Amino acid sequence: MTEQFGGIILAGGKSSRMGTDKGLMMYRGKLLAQYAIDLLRPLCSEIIISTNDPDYEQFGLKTVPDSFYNCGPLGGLHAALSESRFNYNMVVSCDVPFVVPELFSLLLAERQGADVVVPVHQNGIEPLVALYRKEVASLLEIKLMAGNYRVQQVIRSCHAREVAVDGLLKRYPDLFRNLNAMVDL
Ligand SMILES: Nc1nc2c(ncn2[C@@H]2O[C@H](COP(=O)(O)OP(=O)(O)OP(=O)(O)O)[C@@H](O)[C@H]2O)c(=O)[nH]1
Repeated sequence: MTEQFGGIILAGGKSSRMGTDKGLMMYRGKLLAQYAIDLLRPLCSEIIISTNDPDYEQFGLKTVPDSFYNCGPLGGLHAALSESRFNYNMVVSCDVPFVVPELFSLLLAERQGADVVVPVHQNGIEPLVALYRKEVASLLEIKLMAGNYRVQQVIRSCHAREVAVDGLLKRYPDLFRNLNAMVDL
């Protein structure tokens, strides 16, 4: 049987730079969160939206609130991975509309034996557009309970496998561009 994957959209942030919930902002005729949904839908058997806002129920997908509230993306990742039914989960932020499915093909090809598979390029790793095993949730719980909310540091301590994506970035220079403020729109 072919392996099935979960999808997780991180959409529970404060959006303080945008001033309004960015996943629900319209960008080029589509809500930002919808870009993530359209990306993951053909790749994943179930999509979870990690959010504390009931407005995300409009997408008709499972929504999961943070159990570690106000702890940043790691809190959302922890809650969604805990609820996932799948071994590997494709995670994407709600504010990166230029991610292409090929990125996840590259990460999936490197998943054997890895708990986290994360893209890396000359500016560092991209832990919020990455592949996570469900069991990483228990490690995240330990880190969150210890008050460690630093995404890059925590993910590197998971022995993440880093996959160079410079070739893909040459073809898609905006691949990881995130829309954080009105000026980005
Ligand atoms: N579930 C959940 N997701 C979060 C949380 N904080 C950030 N995120 C998500 O993680 C991604 C990156 O978040 P940031 O842009 O760094 O933070 P933000 O709070 O959304 O925005 P700013 O307040 O402008 O920094 C976005 O998709 C957020 O929705 C959180 O506490 N819980």
